[in-house]
Amino acid sequence: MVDIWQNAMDHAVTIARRAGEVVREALHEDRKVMTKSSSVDLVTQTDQKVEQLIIQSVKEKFPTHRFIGEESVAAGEVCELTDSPTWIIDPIDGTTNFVHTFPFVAVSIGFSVNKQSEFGVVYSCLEDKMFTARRGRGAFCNDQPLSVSDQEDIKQSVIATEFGSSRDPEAVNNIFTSLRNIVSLPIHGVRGAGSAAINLCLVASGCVEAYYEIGIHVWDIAAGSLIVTEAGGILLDVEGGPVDLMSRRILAANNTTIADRLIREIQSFSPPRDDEEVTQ
Ligand SMILES: O=P([O-])([O-])O[C@@H]1[C@H](O)[C@H](O)[C@@H](O)[C@H](O)[C@H]1O
Ligand SMILES: [Mg+2]
Ligand SMILES: [Mg+2]
Repeated sequence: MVDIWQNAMDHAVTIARRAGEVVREALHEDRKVMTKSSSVDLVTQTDQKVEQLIIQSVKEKFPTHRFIGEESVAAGEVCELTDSPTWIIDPIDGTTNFVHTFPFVAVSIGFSVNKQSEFGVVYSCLEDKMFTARRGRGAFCNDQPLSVSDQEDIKQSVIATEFGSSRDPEAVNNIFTSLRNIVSLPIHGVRGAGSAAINLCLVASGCVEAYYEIGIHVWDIAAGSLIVTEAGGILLDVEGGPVDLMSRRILAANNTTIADRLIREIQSFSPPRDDEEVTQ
């Protein structure tokens, strides 16, 4: 059967690799660090340059497609997911890592049609790992198939999460309450790669049982979330119920047993939605 989005996916892999080269080259150059929503929400010229590189090259090949890009939204574009084919781009997921040369930095490209994810590409460019998933066709890392962990016991699990970039005292308090609850179950450990996209790929690879975070954005998770489900994992809202990629909340897990146990321990809160202006 002809796969009408295969061309687009091939292009996403090619451009993610090219973007990764730009990121690698920039890693040891002088980086001018700027801030966005808070003093710890960092951005560099490389984030902006890589996003433009990806958007320009996609526009040349697929002129009717739409985009949601982290740095374009930061520059004032609306964050609206329509039924049109849409590329959802995080040019550097893990900018804080990039700034500090902490070696987990990803280029993340999701692609959605009729609001359904069709493919996801996450290139962990310092590890040179290309994670890919096509809806209904499995998830891969450097062409090797991925599958989630089969662990059902939370006490034998490693869970990934992040502190994110909000330092609002109430949010910080909720994050620490959840973390204390989960660590005290007890679990084997807590990890965080500093990149939501890589954390999702770690769930897909079976290296951690689950990843949750409140405060992420649609571009952080659009690609990695399909990689998780195509590796056999599940996605939920942190209170249970279906995930909403615009809600800034996600729980990705290997199975419902682990997910349900975490939901009981997570103290949830609701940051402003990514599409808030659009839905009002
Ligand atoms: O800003 P960025 O480096 O693209 O993305 C961030 C990373 O994924 C980080 O791990 C997560 O904790 C933040 O919530 C994201 O915003
Ligand atoms: Mg990101
Ligand atoms: Mg980013």
